[in-house]
Amino acid sequence: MTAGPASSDVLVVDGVVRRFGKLTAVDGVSFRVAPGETYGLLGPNGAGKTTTISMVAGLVRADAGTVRVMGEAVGPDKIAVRRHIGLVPQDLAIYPELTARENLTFFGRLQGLERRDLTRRVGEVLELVGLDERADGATKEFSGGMKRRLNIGVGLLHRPALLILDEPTVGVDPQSRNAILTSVEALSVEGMAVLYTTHYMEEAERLCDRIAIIDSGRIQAEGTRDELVRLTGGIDHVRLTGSGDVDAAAAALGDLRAVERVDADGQVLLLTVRDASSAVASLVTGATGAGMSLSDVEISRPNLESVFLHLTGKALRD
Ligand SMILES: Nc1ncnc2c1ncn2[C@@H]1O[C@H](COP(=O)(O)OP(=O)(O)OP(=O)(O)O)[C@@H](O)[C@H]1O
Repeated sequence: MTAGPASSDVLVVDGVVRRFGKLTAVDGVSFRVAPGETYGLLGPNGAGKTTTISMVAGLVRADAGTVRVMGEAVGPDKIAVRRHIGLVPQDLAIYPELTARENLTFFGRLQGLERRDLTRRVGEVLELVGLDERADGATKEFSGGMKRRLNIGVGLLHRPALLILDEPTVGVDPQSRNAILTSVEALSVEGMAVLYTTHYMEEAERLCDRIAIIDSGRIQAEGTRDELVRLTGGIDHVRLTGSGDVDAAAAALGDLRAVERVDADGQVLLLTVRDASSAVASLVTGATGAGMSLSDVEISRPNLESVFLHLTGKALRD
């Protein structure tokens, strides 16, 4: 392994900038991805995700900053380092007339894999992306999700240390999406570092060990899902439904330390609460003690959508 002495990270991105005319599409982005880690870039359309990964893959030159994969510098003129990188673009690059196995074999030959190794590797990749049972079916008959999984397979053939996936589930149905996500989950088990871009918070939450929230070309925050959610200040929402003296309950709950705000809506109380899981018992006691009888208690926790809103003042999706 040729990684620099200071880092066992597969990918080190340090201060990359990319301008298009007057627009700074990527404005000083830095992050690292370790072996076996799935790292997400979560942001809305136009945030700078594709431009960032194009620099990481060495397709686009950075105006400033550096990218290193396995300790080697990446850039449009650095061809050798590409053996460590697999890029799965949004667009499909497969031949519909060929079977899945034939497609993989064709691309494997292009990538220079030896014939004996290639047969074995094609089998492994088909299994990894869950297409082994359909390996010999023509890909023109495949569903959108199966085609996407085959596209991922092409990126995996040469056993890259880093696999980059650019919004691989855009435009596929929910069932296909689930199959794609399951395939991606299998990759980190193999010790591969995965860089995953998405504007779907559910995908980032499910797949990514760490997530960077990106907007306007900058990383606004980075961390595990739980670390990011804590940025919203540990504020949860609790909905109490019931009957009886709802107004008295509202007044009593408003006096509790954990409760930041109470809104009454008919027989329903909507509470803004610090750390609801610790406070819920005192909320129930407080409401019933004031004469409200409860039929339902519902806690909603902040998610990455709330974090994005908190950080940028905008919704993640239009
Ligand atoms: N080749 C280009 N020339 C000019 N502007 C560009 C170019 N590529 C991207 N941009 C602009 O840079 C900004 C970031 O685009 P980028 O494609 O990186 O965002 P993204 O987060 O990947 O969003 P999307 O999912 O829509 O691709 C956008 O404002 C986009 O219009």
